[in-house]
Amino acid sequence: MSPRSARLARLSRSVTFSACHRLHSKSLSDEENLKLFGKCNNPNGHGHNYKVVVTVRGEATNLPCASLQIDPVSGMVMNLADLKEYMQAAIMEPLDHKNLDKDVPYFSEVVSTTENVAVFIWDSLQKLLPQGILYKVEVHETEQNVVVYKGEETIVK
Ligand SMILES: Nc1nc2c(c(=O)[nH]1)N=C([C@H](O)[C@H](O)COP(=O)(O)OP(=O)(O)OP(=O)(O)O)CN2
Ligand SMILES: [Zn+2]
Repeated sequence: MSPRSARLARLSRSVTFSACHRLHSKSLSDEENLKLFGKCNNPNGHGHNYKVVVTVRGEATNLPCASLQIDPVSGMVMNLADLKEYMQAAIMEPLDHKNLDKDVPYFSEVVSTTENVAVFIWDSLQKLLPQGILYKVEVHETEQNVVVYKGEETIVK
């Protein structure tokens, strides 16, 4: 490695939480909900053991390539002990062993799809983490079904 370069890395940590939910949109009739969501619209709801993988990069700076660097003093992109605490507050406390639709105010108006769970977690982490270091949130609803969210937005006309 040349003396002027730095090693770049991203750091991930995962947690699992258990929650139940029902897919139901207030914008649709009961018939439309049943047609769209099928068994997942059953009023009794159903549960998942969600796995969430959060990826961060080092402190944001004006230099894009410096933003992922391993700190030469600590040897870390970020202390995993700190990331664990942020994930506890943003994921486990609001979501674990909850009925997403009834216990989490965010989902009283937003359908509790995995996409929206990923957005909820992204927004919750963004409020706690140092600015600019959150890179990716992955939510595994089942072993087969995974959503990846990187904070992208688009203008809706
Ligand atoms: N775009 C989305 N589609 C669906 C979501 C979602 O979050 N986003 N969620 C569901 C249901 O919540 C449901 O839990 C999916 O589970 P299931 O059908 O059991 O999942 P699998 O595909 O893994 O199960 P199979 O055994 O393969 O049927 C539905 N759609
Ligand atoms: Zn489900």
